[in-house]
Amino acid sequence: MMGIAAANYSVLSLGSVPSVSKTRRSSRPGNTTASPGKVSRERPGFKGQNDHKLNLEVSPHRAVSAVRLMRIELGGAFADLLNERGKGSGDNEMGYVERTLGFRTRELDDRDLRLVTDVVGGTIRWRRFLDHLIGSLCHDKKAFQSMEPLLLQILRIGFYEIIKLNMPSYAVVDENVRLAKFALRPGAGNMVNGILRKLVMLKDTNSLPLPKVEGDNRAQARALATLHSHPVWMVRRWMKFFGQDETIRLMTWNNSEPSFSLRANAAKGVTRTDLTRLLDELEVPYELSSNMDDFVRVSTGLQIVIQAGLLKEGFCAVQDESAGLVVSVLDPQSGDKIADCCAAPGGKTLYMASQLRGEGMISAIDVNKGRLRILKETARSHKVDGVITTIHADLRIFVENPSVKFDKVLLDAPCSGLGVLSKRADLRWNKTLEDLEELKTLQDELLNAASSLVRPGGVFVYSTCSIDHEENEERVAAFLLKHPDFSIDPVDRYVPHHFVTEKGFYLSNPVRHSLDGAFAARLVRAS
Ligand SMILES: C[S@@+](CC[C@H](N)C(=O)[O-])C[C@H]1O[C@@H](n2cnc3c(N)ncnc32)[C@H](O)[C@@H]1O
Repeated sequence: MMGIAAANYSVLSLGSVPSVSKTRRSSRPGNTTASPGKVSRERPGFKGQNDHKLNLEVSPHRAVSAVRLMRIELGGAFADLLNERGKGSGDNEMGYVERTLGFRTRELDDRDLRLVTDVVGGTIRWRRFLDHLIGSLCHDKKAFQSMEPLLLQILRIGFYEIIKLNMPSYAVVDENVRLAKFALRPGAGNMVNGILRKLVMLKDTNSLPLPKVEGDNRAQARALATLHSHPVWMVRRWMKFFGQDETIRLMTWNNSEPSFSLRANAAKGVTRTDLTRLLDELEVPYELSSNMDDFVRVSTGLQIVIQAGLLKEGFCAVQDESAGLVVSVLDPQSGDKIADCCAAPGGKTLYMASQLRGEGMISAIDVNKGRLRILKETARSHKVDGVITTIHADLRIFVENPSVKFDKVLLDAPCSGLGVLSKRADLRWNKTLEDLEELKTLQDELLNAASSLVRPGGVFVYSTCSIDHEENEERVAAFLLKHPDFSIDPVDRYVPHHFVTEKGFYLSNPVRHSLDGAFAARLVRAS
């Protein structure tokens, strides 16, 4: 196939850990790809008669990014649109491109793939900011509001590449104009040309139309929300609770490139030293975690780790340290009987299971069957399936007939995810203040249900990946009011002191700890 020169070579020899083989894509595609403009064509930009849908003039990363952005933004509506255009070619990314744009581009190489990740993630994160600029540069508001979706995505990509990626302007203008011309029509190309050129001129003269942070709280929040590309309600909420400076730092963190942590899987006999040896062989740079002995941080090269099969083989897991620290708060010990009440897809279940060292058991309960299936499969590859039983149930119904009580119960509750916005680029746009209110009710119900599984003298941990005190401290306070047989067990014996709050809870704060946000309260039930 064009574009991928696959070379199999084995890497990694490592004591008790089996070696894995890695299929790596060459950094550039095989030279079978003709360069744009050099092929004989029936129509401008399209190759040969037999291959008339292959367009070599449009850059692959932009075509794929535009289509991915359409899929993300339009969701179900986009799937319907594709179905209308026929089946059969949507089985891979280029199939989607063909069905959406009417042509294929050459296959993506590694560099294109990295660009797609950057451009799609960045364009989603910066959507509000980009739309403000696009709207300001359109000749009237209506033109922006009624803009067709694909044209809008192409403009967002162009704006993001020029303003945030600082790519050479002339190339960005040229390439996005071509994409608009081929995917839509010549007039769309002309429009993209006009708006992008205007943007370049304003950027070069340092006169971008940016809002000023002034006026009352509401006006300042609106301006900051545009400048840092977040929903206004979030900014207002954070300004109220954290103040303006911390809110800006938090938004800056949310807009930065996320790094990832890997956890060495002790259940397979993999130590952190083994893991770093594997990463050295793969030439993936890493940093040792100072918070947890079995974690390393990786800012680039996750794709290489995936392609080498380290995750599939269960040598390690992608897990943020902030999530690992929640498990430290529960402190699983060999022989423990544990209930993991909202377990799927199982990040914390697997880590807890690896600490049981084959003795004890975990009941992993979740209402989502598909996610539970993932948990089950991963448990097998991580060699911890012997201590995990999955239970598909709504926790609130499951506890109506409790047959057993547990030594330790973890409730990793569904939450707003406001602590993980750097990793989940689209999450900020999918949440509303109303969602938060609904979640609080669900969290109270689940707290109530999960607590009934704790044996007298047992441990109950409530956790979220949110930094919102209403989902965290306030839920715990409301629970304790109704359950006087539970009390707070301060977490200072379980996590480094800089994560411990005044009340004895665990809180990881992106601004302070450069990790995802997470919260956990450790409660004990009276004997
Ligand atoms: C934050 S996620 C859990 C993440 C998981 N603990 C991990 O570390 O991978 C919350 C989970 O709660 C589950 N959930 C939501 N409502 C539930 C309910 N009523 N009963 C059981 N599980 C529920 C969701 O399906 C989701 O998988």
